Amino acid sequence: MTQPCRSVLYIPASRTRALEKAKTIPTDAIIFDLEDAVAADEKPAARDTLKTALQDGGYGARLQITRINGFDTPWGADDLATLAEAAPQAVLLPKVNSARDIEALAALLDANPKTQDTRIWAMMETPQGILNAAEIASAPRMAGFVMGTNDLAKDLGARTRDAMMMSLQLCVLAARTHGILCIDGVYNAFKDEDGLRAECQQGRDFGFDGKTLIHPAQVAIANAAFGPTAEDIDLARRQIDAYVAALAKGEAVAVVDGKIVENLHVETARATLAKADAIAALEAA
Ligand SMILES: CC(C)(COP(=O)(O)OP(=O)(O)OC[C@H]1O[C@@H](n2cnc3c(N)ncnc32)[C@H](O)[C@@H]1OP(=O)(O)O)[C@@H](O)C(=O)NCCC(=O)NCCSC(=O)C[C@H](O)C(=O)O
Ligand SMILES: [Mg+2]
Repeated sequence: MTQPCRSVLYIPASRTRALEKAKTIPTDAIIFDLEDAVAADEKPAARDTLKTALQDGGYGARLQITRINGFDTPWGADDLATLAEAAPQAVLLPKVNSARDIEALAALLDANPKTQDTRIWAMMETPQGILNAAEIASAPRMAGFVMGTNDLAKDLGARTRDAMMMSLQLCVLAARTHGILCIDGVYNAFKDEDGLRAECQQGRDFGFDGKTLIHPAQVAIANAAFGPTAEDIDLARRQIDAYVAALAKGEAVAVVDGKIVENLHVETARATLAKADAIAALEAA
C-alpha cells in the first residue's frame, strides 16, 4: 500500500518541544531536520537529540525522514554516522546535483548493517540537480524527491513560483517515470492560510503527492488538498461499477456523469480508492 504523504512537516531537530509535539500532529510524514533549520553551533547536540528521539519512537505509522547536512559540510558525515545507530527509515540528502551523490550515500548505507533498509530521498533545489532529475530518480534506494523551492529560487534568481514551473514539472516527470514520490516545496508565509491552500491545490493539480510544511497549522490544509474528497471517492466507485457493468455487456466504454470511462480511468479510480484506504489506515493507526 502506498504511504500517504499529503503533509510532510519539517521539524528542526534542535527543538525538543516540537519533536515531542510532533507525536500528536496529524501529519502524514515528518522531516527531522539537521540542515537549514538548525544553527551551526547547535548541530552536534541536535544530532544526538534526534538519535534518541528516533530510538525512543512514538511517531506511529507516519513516514519518518531525516534530513542530514551535505557531505561537503563539516557535519554531514557525523550526522549519518550518528543517525545510523537509530536505523533511520529514510535519509534526505540536501542539494543533490547528480546520481553520483545518491550512489555515494547508498554505498555508505550498504556498508552498515543498521541501514540496510534505509531509503534515500533527494532535495531537488539546485539548477544542476533539476537538469539531472531523471538520473537522480533512478539511482539506488531512491524513494522520493522533496522540492527545495527556497534554495532553487536563490540559485536561479527566480522571484516567483511561476519562474520555477519548469523545474517543478521536470521533477514530477522524473519521479513519475521512475516510480518515486514527489513532494512540493514549502510555503514560507505560514500564517497565510488562503495562500497555502491555493498553492497546495496547484501542486496537487501538477501531480505532486503532497506538500512540505513548516508549521503544524499548515497540516490540515495540505491533508485536505492532497487527499481524495468524498465526491472523488463516490465518483471513483461509480466509475468502477459502470465500467464493470459495461464489460459484462461486452463493451469497453462506460459513461458516467456524461463523460467516458475507459480502462485507464478505472486505473485512476482504483488508485483513488487505494489512497483513501491508505489514509484511513494511517489515521486509524
Ligand atoms: C516558523 C517557526 C519558527 C515558528 O515557530 P513558533 O514561533 O514557535 O510557532 P508557534 O508559537 O506558532 O508554535 C506553536 C506550537 O507548535 C510547535 N511547532 C512550531 N513549529 C513546529 C514544527 N515545525 N513542528 C512541530 N511543532 C512545531 C511549537 O513548538 C508550539 O508548540 P507548543 O509550545 O507545544 O504549543 C517554526 O514553526 C519552525 O521552526 N518551523 C520549521 C522551520 C524549518 O524547519 N525550516 C527548514 C525547512 S524549510 C527548507 O529548508 C526548505 C528547503 O530546503 C528549501 O530550500 O526550500
Ligand atoms: Mg534548501
